[in-house]
Amino acid sequence: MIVVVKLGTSVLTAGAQHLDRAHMVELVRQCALLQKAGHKLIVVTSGAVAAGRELLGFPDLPADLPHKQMLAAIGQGQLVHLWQHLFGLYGLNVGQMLLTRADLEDRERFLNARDTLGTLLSHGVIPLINENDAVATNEIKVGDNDNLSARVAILAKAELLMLLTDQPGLFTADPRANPDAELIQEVKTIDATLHRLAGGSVSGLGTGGMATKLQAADVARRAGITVVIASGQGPDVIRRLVQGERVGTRFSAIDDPLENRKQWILAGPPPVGQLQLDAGAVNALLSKGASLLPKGVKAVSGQFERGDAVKLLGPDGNTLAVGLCRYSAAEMAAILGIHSDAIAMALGYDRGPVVIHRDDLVLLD
Ligand SMILES: Nc1ncnc2c1ncn2[C@@H]1O[C@H](COP(=O)(O)OP(=O)(O)O)[C@@H](O)[C@H]1O
Ligand SMILES: N[C@@H](CCC(=O)OP(=O)(O)O)C(=O)O
Repeated sequence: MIVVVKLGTSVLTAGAQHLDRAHMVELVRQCALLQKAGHKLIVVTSGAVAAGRELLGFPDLPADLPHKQMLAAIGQGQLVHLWQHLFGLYGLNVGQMLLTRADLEDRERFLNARDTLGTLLSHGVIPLINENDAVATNEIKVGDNDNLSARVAILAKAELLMLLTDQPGLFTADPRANPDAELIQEVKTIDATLHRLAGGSVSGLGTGGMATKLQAADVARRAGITVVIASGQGPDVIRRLVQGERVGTRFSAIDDPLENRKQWILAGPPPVGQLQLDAGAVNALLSKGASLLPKGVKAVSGQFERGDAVKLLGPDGNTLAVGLCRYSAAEMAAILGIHSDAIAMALGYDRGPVVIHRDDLVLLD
């Protein structure tokens, strides 16, 4: 089985300021056992910023992006060196891959990254993945390792994604603030109510809290990957999860996973525009599996170019789907509501009768 193990800063530091080396050895022991049993493990490791801060002796620094990038640049080498040493004790090699959103958005770079990951796995090397924080500006970063790990799981066609953190799973409210909160053992649908339960990170160490874990779970399970949020401190947690034990919060994979291209659309660039559809278009998309024609588009917003991802909204404002639009925002403004035969007349050229082809469209439930 291909398994992605995401280790949050909260796990690697155990709530303290510095990396918890003793616990890292324990995590490596579990990974090594599974690897020797024939599984393929990929480790998405946070902790670069924490390692950088530790090395500098915890200086008071502004929490702005350049200073975080500095800490990550200092800490990443330390972090990987430590992992390399610990996996080496078990005779295992590691291979570092630092990614940004830009590497996963571009189809060619996505395929290159997929090949490298596949080659590492086929040689029994443990890929160690983190965001390339040193170069990741707001425009090109995924922003958190929960979402990054979901994309990595898709890249590797993993069966299981473990989001290991400092809580036993997703609770009905943040257990730090609500002692009565209860653990949710199984999630079947990720809806607005669930998103409301999932708060941010309050420890000052992690990024995103449960909110980003839920986003990651949503993306991964649509691609047919089972996701579990569990405590990284739990005894033998990695081995127990691989062996199918019920630990933490489990999100079962959606039975009918999206095909590759659609997985990429969902995991790739965030939508930069919106198309508002009329009721007829919504019906054609949802019940007939049709492509979107300009006639069914009532309004357009946002700045997008040809090929960019856009959200499709129903008459009530709900987001129904995400798709890659074959016309830019300016072109859409000129052709919305018209018959496809009239596109050439309106624009002076024609990029085909459909605005979003059904192969480029992902319906959201
Ligand atoms: N509903 C919830 N259930 C569990 N934890 C929650 C919830 N809402 C917010 N949290 C917070 O999410 C934190 C874990 O996320 P985060 O700090 O980003 O850790 P990591 O470094 O593991 O990604 C927990 O410490 C907890 O305070
Ligand atoms: N890339 C950053 C971690 C970003 C992040 O998502 O952190 P976390 O929420 O602890 O998994 C680092 O290595 O410090």
